[in-house]
Amino acid sequence: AKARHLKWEVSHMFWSPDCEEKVLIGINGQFPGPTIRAKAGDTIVVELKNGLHTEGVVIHWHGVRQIGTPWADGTAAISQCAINPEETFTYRFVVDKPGTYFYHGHYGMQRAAGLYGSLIVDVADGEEEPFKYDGELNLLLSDWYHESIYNQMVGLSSSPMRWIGEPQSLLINGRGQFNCSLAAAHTPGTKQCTAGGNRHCAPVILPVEPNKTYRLRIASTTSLASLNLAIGKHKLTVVEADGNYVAPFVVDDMDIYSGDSYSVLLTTDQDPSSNYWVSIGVRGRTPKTAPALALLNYRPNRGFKLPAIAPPVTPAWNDTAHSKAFTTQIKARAGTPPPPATSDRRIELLNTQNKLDGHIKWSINNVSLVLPATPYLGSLKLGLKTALAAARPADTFGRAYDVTRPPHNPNTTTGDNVYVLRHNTTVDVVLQNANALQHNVSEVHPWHLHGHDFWVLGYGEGAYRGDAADAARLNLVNPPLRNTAVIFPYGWTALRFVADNPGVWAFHCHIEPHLHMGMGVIFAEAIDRVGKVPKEAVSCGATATALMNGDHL
Ligand SMILES: O=C1O[C@H]([C@@H](O)CO)C(O)=C1O
Repeated sequence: AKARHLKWEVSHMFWSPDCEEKVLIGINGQFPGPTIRAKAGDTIVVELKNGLHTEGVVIHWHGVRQIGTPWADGTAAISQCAINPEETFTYRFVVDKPGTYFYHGHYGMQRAAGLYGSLIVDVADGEEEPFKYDGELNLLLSDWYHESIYNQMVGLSSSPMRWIGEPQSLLINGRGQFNCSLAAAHTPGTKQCTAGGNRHCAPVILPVEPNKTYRLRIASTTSLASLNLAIGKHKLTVVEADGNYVAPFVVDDMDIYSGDSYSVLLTTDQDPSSNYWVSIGVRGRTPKTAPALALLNYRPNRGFKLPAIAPPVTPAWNDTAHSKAFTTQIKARAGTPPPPATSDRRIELLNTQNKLDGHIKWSINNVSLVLPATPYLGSLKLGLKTALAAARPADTFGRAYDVTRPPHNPNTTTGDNVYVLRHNTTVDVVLQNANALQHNVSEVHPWHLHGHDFWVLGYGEGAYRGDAADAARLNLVNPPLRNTAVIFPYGWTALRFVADNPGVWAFHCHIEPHLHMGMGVIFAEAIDRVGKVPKEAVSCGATATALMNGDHL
């Protein structure tokens, strides 16, 4: 294993991801940021300079469990202080598991401003992947808004709220096309984009040779959109999800929620005289955004040779049965450790949309998350009395709540939502979806856990009762290990993990505006067992004062 040293500077820059020039956040003058490529067991060292001049920054390494290095998780106000303008913070952590990952900003809505990139971990030297392929292609998916994140954030916290709406474009590897289509011939009412050139928005071309097998690495860092990907005439064999191998299964199209990553195998077994469309469209919300297109380019055809047949059509946004059929097919590959047979604690988290003095919030067990001035990792490690409010959040929301209707009383409060977990306990989390404020609306929410993978034990419809019928829906034989799991409208999702990684970990809806509106909780896990926290990670707020007064981390 080796150490991979990277020197990065984050800065605002002009960029035209969908051919319209805007300001976004890039790294070393690139958007998306540089791809990190490492081998399992390597240590990644990123010297991150904040070149944003007037705001802080942090970067989260999504899917990396940070075993023993909770201060490198990159969550502002939770695992570290935001890095001040012109300052440099060094992230140092081990990528212990091969897989497809990504990294992104985790302060305010900086991810939605373009602060993201791919992180790919190959197997260690001498090891082999449990499947064969001839080549690899990488697709980092995102959505893009023409309004700045500052406009978006002010809108979200205004009364009345100004909702951000649907994205203007979907991006593949940071490239999209607004107001035109690469497949105008097949898309009535659109004008043909001029393909080619080296513009920021030039379409992605994926070169392949006929009769070979490729591993496509796919990850979604969207702010809002749930996605579906299909490739004309080609089947996809799903083999990895969130850095864990899954039992291979074949699909025509696949859903990808924000925070998900996958590997799929594709065999180039179609007519080699043609190229084929890769199409990515919106699921789960009424789509107002055109699908993103890329070209699967069979060599030696020209890259821009437009396919004769139309791009695959994205399944209807509200075809939830189609989504469930895909998601519930995902099972652990044989050899994956099974979950413990029982748990020590069950935390039931009701997801609701609420009101707070005329503002719209998302709440968990009727408390909307707000983050403190002083990051928890420092304040809890030092045992500062001011770190937490007097009461801990509830482990249940009560069986009387009617998930099929808008909240009877929509009013909510704010709180720290910190759950204190005991070392090595097995924790079940049941995420319960419900009706939003509007009648007959229940949205899709992909929940992402930091510091762990969890087993996805099962999904159910309606209210979770914790009875024998619900227990029968749980898979304790081959549930997949993941770090992100979706809750379907009006349904519940049950997860299990072992609290074996001391630290303070965020667990939240990966939809950027929803987290901003309070949709998350925090797991403070075995704080007494956290190793020596580097001072530079947490020297701010009340922790800095305590350190100056002679306290020790
Ligand atoms: O958080 C959200 O707010 C809007 C809507 O519920 C209110 O305008 C929406 O679609 C969300 O996902």
